[in-house]
Amino acid sequence: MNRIKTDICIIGGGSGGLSIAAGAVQMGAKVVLLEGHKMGGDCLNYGCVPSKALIASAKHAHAGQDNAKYGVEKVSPTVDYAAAKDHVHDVIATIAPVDSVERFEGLGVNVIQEYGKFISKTEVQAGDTVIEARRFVVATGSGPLVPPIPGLEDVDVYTNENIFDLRERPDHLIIIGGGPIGMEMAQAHVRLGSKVTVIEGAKAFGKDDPELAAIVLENLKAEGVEIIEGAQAEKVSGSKGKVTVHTPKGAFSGSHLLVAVGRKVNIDKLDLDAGGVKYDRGGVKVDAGLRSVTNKKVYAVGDVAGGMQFTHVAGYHAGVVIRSMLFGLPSKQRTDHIPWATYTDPELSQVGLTEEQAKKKHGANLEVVRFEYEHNDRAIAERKTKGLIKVMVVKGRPVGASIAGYLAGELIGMWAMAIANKQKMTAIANTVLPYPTISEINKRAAGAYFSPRLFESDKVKTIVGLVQRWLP
Ligand SMILES: Cc1cc2nc3c(=O)[nH]c(=O)nc-3n(C[C@H](O)[C@H](O)[C@H](O)COP(=O)(O)OP(=O)(O)OC[C@H]3O[C@@H](n4cnc5c(N)ncnc54)[C@H](O)[C@@H]3O)c2cc1C
Ligand SMILES: NC(=O)c1ccc[n+]([C@@H]2O[C@H](COP(=O)([O-])OP(=O)(O)OC[C@H]3O[C@@H](n4cnc5c(N)ncnc54)[C@H](O)[C@@H]3O)[C@@H](O)[C@H]2O)c1
Repeated sequence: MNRIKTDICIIGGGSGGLSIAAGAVQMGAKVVLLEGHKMGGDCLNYGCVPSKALIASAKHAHAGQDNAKYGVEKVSPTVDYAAAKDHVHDVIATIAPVDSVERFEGLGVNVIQEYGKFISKTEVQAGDTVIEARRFVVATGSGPLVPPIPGLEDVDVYTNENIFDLRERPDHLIIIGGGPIGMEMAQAHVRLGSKVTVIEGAKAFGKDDPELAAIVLENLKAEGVEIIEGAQAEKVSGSKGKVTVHTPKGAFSGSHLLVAVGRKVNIDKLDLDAGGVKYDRGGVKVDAGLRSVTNKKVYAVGDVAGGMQFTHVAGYHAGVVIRSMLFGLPSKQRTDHIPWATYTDPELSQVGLTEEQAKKKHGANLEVVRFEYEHNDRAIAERKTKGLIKVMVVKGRPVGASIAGYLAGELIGMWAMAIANKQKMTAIANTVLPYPTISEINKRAAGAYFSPRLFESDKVKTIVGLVQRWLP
């Protein structure tokens, strides 16, 4: 058995682990990184990157459908599904060098391509190497949850781990789960020429504001995605090329089945008990500084830390733990300023509190301002007028923003910045934006907050009247 002593041992080379490895080694720490499977983790290989690449193919396949509105002949292009998958893998390969063993070794990280497991509170074993570290970071991410639905074991099941390798276009894709994975894949596939049925046990986009989710769902349905809500999958049956999902709302048959019902954290291989690290089904139990509640040498970041499961959250976690591990400074994570976006068309995005959450928390102090895309000149020119922004404001400061519409994932950035920096609505209102841009929607939402205060105020009218009498 080899033995290594190091400052920091990171278990998992995905979004969170790689961010910490790159940051820590470049600031002078000795770093060992363990990755048992593919460098880059879920985001690069089975998640964000392939899904957004497939969505890009689907967008091009769909683009010609709306041509007539712009005075251009409508076209229905022939889709080569296998070639779209080639595009997906080419995109992965283009980004992969940034996450590669070579790059990290070049930075000075000792990369060991093995799974790691705790053998004591201060040691982790990876293959035939034992790593003794002053600090450990568990960054092992999550994988698809495949629930014990009777019959599921008898049919071919696709998840995010193998759908991007499928090369024959599904005639009829049945998707169990109407969360972000299910809905992004539903629209991508319908645009690439598959028939698609989404079976959702509760509400599709259940974590988002229902009024905004409805805008996106309406468009998905208009494009041909069949969405059955309140239909918990209870049983699956099938034979080659035919799968049937049985629900209280009826049975739905198709040619392929994608299961997208949430995530299961990757902790099975870690032997967390040996490391004295408390955990449950949601992940490692951590304090506000992302430190294990039972072993202070151990931190957890990203999906396995039991909170929001996004790449940018894993990256944010990296900053939180680096501050603590490298500089010994107090460091706590915040969650009130974390945005997310779902890359359907139109997009759906959120930061901070939804209207419902804000009402519960702030009661009568809450003001909700709204602005519809149909009043934005650029949206009119682009014919992207279906959309809405809602901003939740308490005492002049935004506490949440929800957007459904064209480029919603980009627009949310301004509100994420305002909330992260505890800025007031004036920060948005005072910003001059180029005309005509979609981002003026943000400014108009801020304007909707100030308009009644300026234009419907007797006090303002009285002051203006008096000043006008005095002015030469
Ligand atoms: C289809 C899909 C689309 C998504 N789209 C988006 C998106 O658009 N935007 C967004 O922000 N997020 C998106 N996500 C979520 C995002 O992929 C995850 O939140 C992110 O990858 C989490 O990073 P992580 O570092 O926690 O884990 P991962 O990236 O999963 O990395 C964990 C790594 O640890 C390794 N590992 C596991 N156990 C061990 C062990 N014992 N020893 C050594 N190595 C181990 C794994 O092999 C893996 O490489 C998407 C997810 C999916 C599934
Ligand atoms: N754009 C993005 O940022 C993006 C994209 C994809 C995934 N992700 C991340 O990945 C996570 C997982 O996504 P997801 O869509 O798998 O999970 P999810 O938990 O968000 O949604 C799963 C859905 O499946 C439904 N469901 C569960 N069991 C069911 C059953 N038996 N029958 C019918 N419906 C059932 C749930 O009601 C829920 O609506 C997300 O929460 C997000 O953090 C992010």
